[in-house]
Order: sequence, then structure tokens, then C-alpha cells
Amino acid sequence: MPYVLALDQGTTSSRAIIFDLEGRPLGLAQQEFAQHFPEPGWVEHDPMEIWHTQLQVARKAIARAGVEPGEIQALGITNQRETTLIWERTTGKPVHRAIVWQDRRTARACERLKEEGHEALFRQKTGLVLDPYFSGTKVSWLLENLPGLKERAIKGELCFGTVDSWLIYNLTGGQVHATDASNASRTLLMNLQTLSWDEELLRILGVPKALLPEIRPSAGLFGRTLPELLGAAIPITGVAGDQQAALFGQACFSPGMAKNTYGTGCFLLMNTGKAPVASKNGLLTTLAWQLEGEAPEYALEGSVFVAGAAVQWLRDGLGIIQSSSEVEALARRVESTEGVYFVPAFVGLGAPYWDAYARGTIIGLTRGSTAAHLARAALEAIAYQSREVLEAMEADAGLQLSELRVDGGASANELLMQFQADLLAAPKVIETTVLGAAYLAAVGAGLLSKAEISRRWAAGGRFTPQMPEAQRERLYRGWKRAVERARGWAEA
Ligand SMILES: Nc1ncnc2c1ncn2[C@@H]1O[C@H](COP(=O)(O)OP(=O)(O)O)[C@@H](O)[C@H]1O
Ligand SMILES: O=P(O)(O)OC[C@H](O)CO
Repeated sequence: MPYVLALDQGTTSSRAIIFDLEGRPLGLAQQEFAQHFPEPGWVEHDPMEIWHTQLQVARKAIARAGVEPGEIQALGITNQRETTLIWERTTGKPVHRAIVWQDRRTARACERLKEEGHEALFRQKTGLVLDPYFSGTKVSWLLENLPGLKERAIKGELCFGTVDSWLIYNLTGGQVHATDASNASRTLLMNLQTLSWDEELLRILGVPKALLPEIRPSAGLFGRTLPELLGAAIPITGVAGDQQAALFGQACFSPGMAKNTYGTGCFLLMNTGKAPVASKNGLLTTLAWQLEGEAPEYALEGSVFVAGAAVQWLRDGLGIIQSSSEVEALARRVESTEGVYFVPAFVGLGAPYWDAYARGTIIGLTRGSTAAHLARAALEAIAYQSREVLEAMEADAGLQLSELRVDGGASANELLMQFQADLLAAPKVIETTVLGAAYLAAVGAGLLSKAEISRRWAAGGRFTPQMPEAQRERLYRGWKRAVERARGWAEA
């Protein structure tokens, strides 16, 4: 019986799951790791902790599934995207902590690039906007701020990678320095049409080509794991950014199909088919996946930086809950937020605003406000932000979504899912699990086809709207006013 091992390296935890070819999970392990906030607006991870937690959970998942490592015929990797690492090519030693996608340290650098008139060029070539979110300016920051790094990069002594590359490098014992096109499409360095590194953009950002990984299709052989790591030389056959992998796992294979993933952030992606569609409403154009021997497929994306992370902040920053799942019971203690809005712009606002200087705002507090109102406002904020990006997407695509497939850690929250269905009015919200990395790896190993994956897709739950329209629109107008108060705050 062939099995697939999926590694899901997320912003807050490393996960590993063994699946059978029916998409059934047989063994799972997950481990949270440390978030470092060295300065306001900066977010870092320890690369070695990423690697060690990922390796440990992989071993645990194999043991829990009770399968022989030799029976695992494909390994898929999916990962938090944009997070930027540089390490020594020969020793594998990281030169710095990973700069996480949420990190804002390059806000000024992005502004300078805009002032120099580069914005339209980056938008046209990469489908992205000039925001600190993406890897490109993070790479430049490392090269400019660590002594001697640029010279070493030019000489080819160093490797840049997003988390997928870092894991591939370590899993193959330093043999392979590669990334997939979906991850590369998030760097500001890849041309979305040619799927290759763009010399002009590299020159503007001062990034030497010798630093960059090879770009490969998302499904296909990347290399084999060192046998001593997982007990067998397992072929790595699927690699994609976590949001693209979720789109794949949700079997959104036709243009117009969309999913929203509620994790640390919220990421709404819609398949737009074989040609990239430019957004007029503040969304990103991104590569969905490239399967070996097939034309690449593209997506429109609305990226919301803080979703479940707001719940984490209630837990770790305020201490009003002990675990993320407790937020639902706390929020249910009140019927509404009674006018309290919480705009969790801790790291600025992503789509559709792209405001690196917005900051978290809680507004509408009265003497009657309690932790329960705040908990409810945090959950509602996740749904409001998702509505904003959905509206932008429908405007760009010129269609109305008939349903939205959802997944991610916070989609387990029924209060949130019901409020989301209420707020979106028409679309029904359906829940299922992410299998994308496993499915990509299975496709890459020739074990499954897209048609077989579509047949396996099943809804885990369904939420239909219940809120009266007048109430829905009144609440949403309040949210828009709250966002205006949060915008531009840190600029001064
Ligand atoms: N029941 C819940 N209600 C709301 N948020 C939750 C719940 N369970 C988990 N979360 C949030 O979801 C996020 C974890 O989801 P996950 O998909 O694992 O994210 P990531 O891949 O970004 O690490 C955390 O930010 C956590 O606070
Ligand atoms: O870690 P997640 O699941 O919140 O995903 C992070 C995204 O990939 C960032 O772009």
C-alpha cells in the first residue's frame, strides 16, 4: 500500500501527516515553535528550530501511522511563504534568523523603490505589490546589513531560500538547492510569465543570481531524503506554498473556484486558469501551481496578515484565554460586540489596503466592555477582512462566488464560520482539511491524477447565512470606519 508523507511548515507550527491514497490521515504530529519579535514590527524564526521541529514531527507521524518508511512513496512539502532564509552552501549554517513574512523592517525600502518609480514594473512582472511582505526586500536587507554577506553571495558561497528550499536542502543532506514556482512567485524576483528569475528585478534589488535556488515545477522529483533522517530514501515529489497547496487540496481546479484558509493570516485564492489575471482592486496575481509537462495555472489572491494571530495575541499578549480554542466559548458569552471593533493591523494591513503603517486598533469601548466583547470582536475581524478581499476578488473576476471552501486552524471555530457565512450572505461556507501537499506529491510521483483528487474532495461541514441584510450591512459599515482609524498610524 503506498503512503504519502506531507510536511506542513506553518507560521506557528510544524506539522506532518501520513496519508493513504484515499486522502485519509493515518498519523499526525504537530509542534509549535518560538516567535521572535526583536523590535516592534519585526518577526523572526530560528531556522534550526524550523528544521528540527519539522524533522521530529515527520518521525512521529510515521511512528503513529505504524507504516514502514519504505512504504512511503512520495513526500510533499508545503510551507509558510515569503519567509526568507540565507545559509552557507557547504555547511548549511544559517547566517541569520529567518525573516518572517509578517516582518515590516523593509517598509522604508519599499517606499524608496516606489519613489524611484519601480512599482508598475514589479506589479507587471511579478503580479505583486511593493510591500515588505515579500521576500525580495528582505533578501536585500540581509545582504546590506550583515557585513561581508554580499561578497560571499556573489561568490556563490551562500544559498537563499524560502522555507521549502530550506527543508529540501536539509532533507537531501545539502544536495539540492531548489524551490517550486509557486513559492518563487512570492519573492518579487520571479517573472510570472517565464517562471524564471528576472535579471532586471534582481539588479534593482541588488540580489546576485548565484544566491538563488533553481525554480522547478510544483509536482515532480526534487530529490530523495537522506535515508538516516526518516528511515528510507523517500522521493520529494510535491512542493508548494501553503496557500496554493490548500487551493490544490480543496480541488479548486477550474477557473472561478476559490478557497479561504484561516490560519495565522487569512488567504483567499481563486483559480483563474492558464493565464495570469491582473487585479484592479488591490489583490495579487500569483502562480497556483505548475505540474510537470503542463502549462502553469494562476490565481488571484487576497492576503490578510492577521487572522488566527489575533486569537494568539488574546492568548499570549493579553492572557485572557489559555488556548486558542477557548476563544469561542469566551466570545459566546455575549450576543454581539456591542459596537466594539478590533482591527488587528499588528503588522500593517495587506489586501486590499497594502498599508505597512496601519496598526492594531480597538475602538468603541465602553465601561460595559469585557474580555468577551474583545474575543468576539477578534473573531468578527477575521470575517470582515475576508469579506473585504472577497469583494475585491468578485470585482476583479466579474463574478459572484456561489460557494467558498474553507480550511486552516481557525476554521474549526463554528462561531467564526457562522458569522462568516452571515457576512458573505450568498456563499455557503464549507469546511474540509488541507491535503494539498500530499496530493501534489502523489501527482508528482504518478500515483494520482487531478480528476481522482476532485472525486475524493468532500465537505466536512456547511454553513448557510442567517443574518438579516440590514444588520449585516450596518455591522460592515462600522468595520470600514474602524479600519480608517487604524490606517497610517505608525507613519508619524
Ligand atoms: N478554535 C479556534 N478559534 C480561533 N482561532 C483558532 C482556533 N484554533 C486555532 N486558531 C488559530 O489558528 C492559527 C493556527 O492555524 P494554522 O492553520 O495551524 O496556522 P499556521 O499554518 O499559520 O501556523 C493560530 O493563529 C490560532 O490562534
Ligand atoms: O502559516 P500560514 O498558514 O498562516 O500561511 C502563511 C502564508 O503562507 C504567508 O503568505
